[in-house]
Amino acid sequence: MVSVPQYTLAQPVPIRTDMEARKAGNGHKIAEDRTPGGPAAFDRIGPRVKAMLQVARYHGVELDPNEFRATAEGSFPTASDLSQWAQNAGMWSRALRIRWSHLLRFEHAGPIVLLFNDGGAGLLVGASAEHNLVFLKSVDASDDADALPIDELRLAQVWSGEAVLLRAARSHVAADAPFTFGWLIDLVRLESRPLRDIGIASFTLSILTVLPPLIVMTVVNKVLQFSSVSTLVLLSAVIAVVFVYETLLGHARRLIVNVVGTRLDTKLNLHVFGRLLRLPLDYFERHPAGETMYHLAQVYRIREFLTGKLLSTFLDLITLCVLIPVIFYINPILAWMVLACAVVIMATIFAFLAPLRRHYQRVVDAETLKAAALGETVVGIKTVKALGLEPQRKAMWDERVADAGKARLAFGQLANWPQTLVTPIERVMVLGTMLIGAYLAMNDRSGYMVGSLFAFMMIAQRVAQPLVGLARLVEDYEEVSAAIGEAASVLNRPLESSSNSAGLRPRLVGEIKFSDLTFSYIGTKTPALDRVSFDVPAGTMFGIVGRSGSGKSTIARLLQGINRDYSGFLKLDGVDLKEINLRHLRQGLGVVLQDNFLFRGSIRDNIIAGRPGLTLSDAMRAAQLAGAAEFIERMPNGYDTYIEEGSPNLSGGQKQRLAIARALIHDPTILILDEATSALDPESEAVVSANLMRIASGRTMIIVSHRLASLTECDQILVIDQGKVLDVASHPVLLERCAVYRQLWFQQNRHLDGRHGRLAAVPSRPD
Ligand SMILES: Nc1ncnc2c1ncn2[C@@H]1O[C@H](COP(=O)(O)OP(=O)(O)OP(=O)(O)O)[C@@H](O)[C@H]1O
Repeated sequence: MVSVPQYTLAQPVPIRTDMEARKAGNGHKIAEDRTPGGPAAFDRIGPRVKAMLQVARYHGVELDPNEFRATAEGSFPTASDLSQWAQNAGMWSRALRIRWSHLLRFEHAGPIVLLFNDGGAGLLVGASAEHNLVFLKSVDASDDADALPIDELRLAQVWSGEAVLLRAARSHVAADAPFTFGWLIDLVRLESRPLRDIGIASFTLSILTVLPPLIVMTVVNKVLQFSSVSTLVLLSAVIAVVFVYETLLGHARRLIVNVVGTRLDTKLNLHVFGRLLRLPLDYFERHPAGETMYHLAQVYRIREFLTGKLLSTFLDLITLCVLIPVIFYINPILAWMVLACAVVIMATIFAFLAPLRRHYQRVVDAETLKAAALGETVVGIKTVKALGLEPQRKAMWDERVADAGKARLAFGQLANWPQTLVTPIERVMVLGTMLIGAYLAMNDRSGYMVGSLFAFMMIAQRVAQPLVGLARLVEDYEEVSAAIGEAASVLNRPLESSSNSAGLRPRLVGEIKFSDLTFSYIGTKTPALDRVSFDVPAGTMFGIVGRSGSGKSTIARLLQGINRDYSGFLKLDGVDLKEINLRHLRQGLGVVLQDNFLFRGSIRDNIIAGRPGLTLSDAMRAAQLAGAAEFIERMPNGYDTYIEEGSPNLSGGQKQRLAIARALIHDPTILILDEATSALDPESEAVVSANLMRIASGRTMIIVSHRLASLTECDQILVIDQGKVLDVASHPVLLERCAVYRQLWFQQNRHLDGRHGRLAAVPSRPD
């Protein structure tokens, strides 16, 4: 990609930026080149995003244009938006303003993105300080095209210094690595610079901590014994300075700890949500939402441990490193006593670790069941109310709460024991040393022992705390490792694809081929699809029909790449579906299910669904096609009408038409309607069916339905039973030769005349 011409005396050439090129007509070519059904947003966002994609690819990272979010809609992406996008994808990136002299230093560096004043962009792929030239490539240039030599004057006409640097992150915590304590420590280690600052501040604070006791010792031993006022004044001045330093350093340390805590929190949140979105649908089908949410909530306890207990113990250890030598210096006998008490405290806590772990696991299990019951009740509240199941749900909840309460009580009672046993030892550590110190002072002839005892007592307090804290840390770690286990039970599931960037991104046309495909769901013995083979030519309408449980939806699932562990082949335009990048595949697909979830927000937002580069006019076009425009326009606020989560303010038919508009807005190459019209009232079905031909034009349509009347216009209809293909042909042919199809047809259309006429809702196909 970085092919700088070898001729060093290259003549600078004028620059025509991408935007100018577009205006001059190249833009048409790009628009025509757009992969049908592919990421429409790619071209709409323009050259700046393209430039970023190319530089990222140079560094081996595939950025996803759909994850790009510009701050201001309609304006050009800014350098900081672009840089943020790359950072979110785990790359190192900086948005900067660069001077020409600085550009000349990028002689051998990788390509960088220059943002032109007109919204375009170019790639700087080399520089020659000797000839005062830089080498630029257009974002639309082919990989083997030579870069153009440009001088300062020409560049200044189109560029005012904005650039984005990016490269693969050096110490990037792998997004795919398992979620373990080691992974968390790696995450903390990424904050090495602020941690180092905190360490230095803590070390200095520890030294400052030692000073007041030593000063007290000097006051008692020297000032009081010899009435030295000058020493007292000097010591007062030292104490004042120490206090100021202590206050300032303490303030700075708390600030940095806060920053590190917030950064870790942010990174954890991003990671957890990113992983959650990449879990396969299978996982969500097998685990109640409440359970998943409870497990993930544990991440916040882990964060608190990392930035609270762990960090403060780490800081205390620094303090200990300073204080322990000092107490040994002041009095070794008393120092040994302190250490001996600390060892006994640790041994006591360690003795309880194993039983505590067992009890805590019971708490976790009981809480998980409780959370699952709560989640299930909230999600299924309509059914609970409709069937009057409140008493049963309440009884179940009571039981779960009681179980969780019992487990917590047992854990709390056991956890009380180490606390009870440790408290007297802690007291011995402080008061016992004082008594023994007093005894030693009485027998001391030098007269210095009193001052030393004061100093020792002051420091011993500070030593005892971190030593006990260190032992408690182990106890807390047990709880946190259980929390890590819970979060890991969700986050460490096999992800949908090993990486977002993996896989091919072929141009999708819409030809589908199943060959000898067999697939069984995990935990089932009989295959859901058994040696299924059929072809769907691009741009045709393909119906799938069969009894309940025959495998219709499974075919739709496999097409979406939800399950990939089948045998045989499933090919899209001749490319094995397993090899296709999942996100690319799904961008080429539109799917409408029987029950579609609409998010909280305006109708327009729901149709656009956050896809970048799409506007109200795109939403209107999709709504028109889906037959939704007419009812949206009748609503009080039109496209700005607000829908609540789950869309209670819309009828089933309206919801469904919105879902079709949402699936159509990015102009998918393949549209899958999986029982999309089955639950509609005849009027709504008629509206959708009336638009079906328009919707189908230029794309492959897969219509799964148990209502044969909605499939009669399909080019081919697949009849499936118990996972096996019975026949594939058009409606009239199937009526003639497929007994199961004929039987289904007559069952459903007894009211029609003997000529099996078409239902009014289904329009005739234009010849
Ligand atoms: N997630 C799943 N886990 C296990 N088995 C499943 C799962 N989904 C479907 N099955 C089983 O696979 C078989 C085919 O199911 P599929 O949903 O494809 O049938 P269908 O023809 O779409 O049925 P319906 O018309 O009732 O929706 C059924 O026996 C079903 O029990």
